[in-house]
Amino acid sequence: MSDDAALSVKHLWKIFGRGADRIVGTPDADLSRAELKEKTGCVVGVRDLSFDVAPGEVFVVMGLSGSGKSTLVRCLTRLIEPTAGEVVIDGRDITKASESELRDLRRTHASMVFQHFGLLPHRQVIDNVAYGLEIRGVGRKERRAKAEEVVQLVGLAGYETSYPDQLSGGMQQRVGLARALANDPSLLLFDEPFSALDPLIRRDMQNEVIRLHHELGKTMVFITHDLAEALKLGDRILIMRDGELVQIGTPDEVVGAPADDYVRDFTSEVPKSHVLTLKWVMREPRDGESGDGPVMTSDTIVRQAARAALASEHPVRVVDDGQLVGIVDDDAILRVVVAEER
Ligand SMILES: Nc1ncnc2c1ncn2[C@@H]1O[C@H](COP(=O)(O)OP(=O)(O)OP(=O)(O)O)[C@@H](O)[C@H]1O
Repeated sequence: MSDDAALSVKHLWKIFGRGADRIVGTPDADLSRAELKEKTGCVVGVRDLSFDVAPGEVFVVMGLSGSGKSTLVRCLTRLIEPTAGEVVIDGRDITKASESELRDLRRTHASMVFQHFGLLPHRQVIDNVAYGLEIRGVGRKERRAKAEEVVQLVGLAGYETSYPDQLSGGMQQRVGLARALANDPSLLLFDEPFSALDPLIRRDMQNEVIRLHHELGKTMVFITHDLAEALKLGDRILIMRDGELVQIGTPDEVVGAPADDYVRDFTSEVPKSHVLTLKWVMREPRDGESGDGPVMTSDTIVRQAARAALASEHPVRVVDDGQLVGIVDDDAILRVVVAEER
């Protein structure tokens, strides 16, 4: 467990129901979700989850409906009270924070973007964006200036005086994003923010998140049930099932080495050449092998490598830090690319 994590979650549990706080630490905690429900009437939302998120990382939590994603993200700022475990944000243990410290945390350190935007209908865009600053007591001039800045940042310039119901769903979600950014939080939490949007708008918003991340470098925890979204946005992905962690890995790890059939099922439809890197298709170099092939690093995406690899008469030489670490033959590239067309 590293000390410089932006977010550190340790043995986090959430069990719903009467007597839930008497279960962790007893043999009942080892029961499956269904068995525990049967025996005690309690439902496991999150089971003994531990992970760290590095500063500036985009960390995606994904799983099917009911896997515990929303419960997890709400436990992070104690919108839902965890049953056991620790959540440390910027070095502060949230589970020990007082009510007023929690309010401060939610306003200034960890802002949340929800699926349902929760905008104030009688306030203009600019005032919705500035609302968080207003309740923090920031002066009018200063909060206006900050709100103007983030409205620009999310591409809403010109709509400052519009009311929420005059905006499309995608634009309303931009207001939600601007509202979260106005607080200048170190951590942004997204709870399925784009699930209700049309596919094209959804893609725009995903690109917006990527752009904002490049510009601002903020740590993000992003909840989704959509693997394509997870692969597109995540530096790492945590996959949940029945409240439990099934796998944590980079997109290429999750697709290249799924932890079990559940993950394999999820990833079976993914266009692998878009995600897998040469690391997953290279083989050991052989003695006396030709040194004439194109040189690429092991983190090159297969699809990006394909054209140059196939055009060359010699296999690709995979070189990291000046060291030859592997060889990629045309066959290996084709196996990945052709598998997608079946
Ligand atoms: N207040 C509650 N009381 C009892 N059980 C709950 C409560 N909230 C959630 N649960 C249960 O906890 C489990 C996890 O729910 P959660 O909403 O976190 O899943 P999810 O992955 O976010 O699903 P979805 O995408 O459908 O929101 C589910 O079995 C759910 O029924």
